[in-house]
Amino acid sequence: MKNPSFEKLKNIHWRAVFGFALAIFILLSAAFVYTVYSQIKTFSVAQHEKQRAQFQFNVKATGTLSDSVFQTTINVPEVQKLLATAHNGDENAKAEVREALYRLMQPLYETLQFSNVQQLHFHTTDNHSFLRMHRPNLYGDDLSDFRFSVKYVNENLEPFHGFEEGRIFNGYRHVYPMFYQGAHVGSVEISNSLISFKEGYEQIARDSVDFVMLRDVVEAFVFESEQSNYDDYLLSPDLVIQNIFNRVESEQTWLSDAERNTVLEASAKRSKLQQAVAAGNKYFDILFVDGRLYSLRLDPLYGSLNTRVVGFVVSVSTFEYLTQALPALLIQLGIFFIISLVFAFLLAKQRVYTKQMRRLAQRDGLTNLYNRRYFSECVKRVLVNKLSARGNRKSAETNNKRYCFIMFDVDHFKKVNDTFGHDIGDAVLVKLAEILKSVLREGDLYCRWGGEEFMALIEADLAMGEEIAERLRVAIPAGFADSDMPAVTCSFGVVAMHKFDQLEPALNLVDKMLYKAKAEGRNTTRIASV
Ligand SMILES: Nc1nc2c(ncn2[C@@H]2O[C@H](COP(=O)(O)OP(=O)(O)OP(=O)(O)O)[C@@H](O)[C@H]2O)c(=O)[nH]1
Repeated sequence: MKNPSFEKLKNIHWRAVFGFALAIFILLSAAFVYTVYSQIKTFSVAQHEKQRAQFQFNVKATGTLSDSVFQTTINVPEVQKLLATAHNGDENAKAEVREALYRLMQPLYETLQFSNVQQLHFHTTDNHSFLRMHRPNLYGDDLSDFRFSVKYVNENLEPFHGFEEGRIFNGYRHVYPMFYQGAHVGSVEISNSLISFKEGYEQIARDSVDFVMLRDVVEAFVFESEQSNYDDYLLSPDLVIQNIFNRVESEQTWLSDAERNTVLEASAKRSKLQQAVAAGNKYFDILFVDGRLYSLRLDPLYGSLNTRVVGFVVSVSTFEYLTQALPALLIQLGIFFIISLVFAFLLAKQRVYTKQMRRLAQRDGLTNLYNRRYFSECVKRVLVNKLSARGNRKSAETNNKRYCFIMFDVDHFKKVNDTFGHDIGDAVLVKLAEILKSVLREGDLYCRWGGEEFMALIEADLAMGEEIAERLRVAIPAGFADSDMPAVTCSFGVVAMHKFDQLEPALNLVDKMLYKAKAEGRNTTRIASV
């Protein structure tokens, strides 16, 4: 005996189940990954915003420090007087003042360097470099065309704080006007090195941070002799970085240089990033490199009194917590897969069950022919369609198509059962169904009407209906000839329908015709029309 539940499993299309499970899994996973990604992105963007705000605070704090250095040690009568002498004197006087000022400022500059002040730079009132403490031999050049902060201070006679490109370095600058006895005699810049900002930023943000410049800005404004201070930057051919950054060992430990470089190289391949660099736009991205997640952010650096982008602050962060959470996420995906599989399996089982139920409702269990109920439904549907197609004219003669019912019944079937047993009787009915199938056409409707009775609806006029019934009548005993079963004959009734709304009368009449065939000797056909 076959195990029925195993039989049911055999009916399941396993490839379809796996395909469907995979589709559900992909859908669920995509939604899940998208949710995780959105959360990471939101979190990361917020984190970066916070870091940038803290960094801006840092920049402001160094401005305050520069203010106090300026007020306490530079904007003093001795320096003011020296600048006034240079302002009013000839080249010789200027040279003498420059030397004296250099000597005077030297101890202060050395001390300031410990506080990461890189530039202490005096300018004349007409925006020429007067003394660079970091390059004392480089002076006299006109700064008007690119050091807009110096020009601004000398024109407006008020301090300036902000980022600006320069002829040697770039950085956050603090420029102050200088006066002697109320007269404007020049200006001075106290600027912190970008290294201090890098270190500060990295401490605050636990990021790796680079201050990078646009190559064309550096090529246009930095002294030829100072251009070697800049190296290519991995992220984009349009960017360069002061090589001083490479010489200073970074203090941060959470992201190695090699790792950061890998992230930069991976990001460099993204055309969106290159577009952002070219357009001077903000950029944010999340990358999965070598099994770890990173975020990369570019913030434009505005120079020249905030009029244009001259570079970017590039920060790279890792997501440690996500790397740690990865196994849990993978387990979750695994659970999704199992759920998808179970769901697809249950659905497939349900489909098989529904199919079986439909089959049971429509077919006869022994012969697998349609049962009487389903046959009647189909007949009604066919006739209703014909009726509506004909505009309710109810006439079967309006086109040449007519329908015939053929009903037949096994002669003396009781005897077969009584003589050979019920199982053989069953086998005879199955064989009859086979013969019926082989004689009738695909489009014909037929069923086991009940017991040993069969019914067919065929598209034919009465003559054709009779011919088909006769064909069947002859085919039946012939079909049994080469089987072990007892040969049987059948009696036939045939009724042609002239009107499609005459279903009940037609069925009654075909039953009568069959009875007539039985009464008039069996193994014969009797015909009529309604
Ligand atoms: N084996 C089997 N017999 C069935 C089935 N359905 C009905 N029968 C039998 O078919 C026989 C029908 O007998 P009757 O209605 O007397 O008709 P008959 O013996 O064929 O005689 P006529 O129709 O007058 O030629 C009965 O014995 C039923 O039990 C079935 O599914 N399997």
